[in-house]
Amino acid sequence: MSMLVQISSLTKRYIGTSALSDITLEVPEGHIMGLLGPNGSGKTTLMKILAGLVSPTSGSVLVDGMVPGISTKAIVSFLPDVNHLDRWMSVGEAGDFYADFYHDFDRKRFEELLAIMRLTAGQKIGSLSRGMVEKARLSLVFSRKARLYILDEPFGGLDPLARTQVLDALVANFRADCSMILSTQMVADVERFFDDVVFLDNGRVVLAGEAEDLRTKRSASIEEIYKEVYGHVETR
Ligand SMILES: Nc1ncnc2c1ncn2[C@@H]1O[C@H](COP(=O)(O)OP(=O)(O)OP(=O)(O)O)[C@@H](O)[C@H]1O
Repeated sequence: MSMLVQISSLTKRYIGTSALSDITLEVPEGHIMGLLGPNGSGKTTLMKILAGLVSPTSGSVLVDGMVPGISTKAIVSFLPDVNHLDRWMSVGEAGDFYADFYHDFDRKRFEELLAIMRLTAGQKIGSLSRGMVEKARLSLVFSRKARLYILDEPFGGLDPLARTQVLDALVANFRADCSMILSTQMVADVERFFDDVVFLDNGRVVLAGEAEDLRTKRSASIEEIYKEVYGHVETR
């Protein structure tokens, strides 16, 4: 199995905080990895390092054999945890912006996704509800024919039905030559999509493995394992 992401002994320190300590993990091509953990456990830091937005303090990180930087940004489609779209833009203009910026942006796919999300190109970002902005952001990110999709808490504002409809639509088009890393607190709704799961706590990997393996070995769902690992941390 070919590994799209290879992380070895990765550490990230900020002044006064160790955000990640000695992380080693791999993401195989074609897999969806759930990155789970309570607030402050290091999920966003790890995703930003993979997206080439934050530099590691030490250790090695490779995406498709390359150190994160300009060349990996061309193959990584990242959805940050906060809205990255300007309010004055229309949904269509946001698509134009992506098309200018990313060579792998597929306009036809964008139109299809907008239709699935029940959005139109003329709507202004500033006039959309929080859930609709989230759908616009997901449409943009998944209109890229990227090798690696990194989604940091992608379901803020989406109601439970929309969450599964949107994920079903995105996963239906998931290609065998790409991978996805997804962080979420909505473990119960999303766990059926995970091939692999990594549990982070305090910047360290406390449990990792194939989702099906973990379920079988522990006779529990990933949500139940989450509760065991972190003590009864509430999952929505
Ligand atoms: N720019 C920064 N400067 C200093 N410390 C930071 C910075 N970014 C993150 N941290 C610290 O690193 C640790 C990990 O933060 P991170 O945002 O990666 O966690 P997270 O798991 O994504 O949390 P959440 O679920 O709340 O989004 C925290 O202790 C946080 O305070």
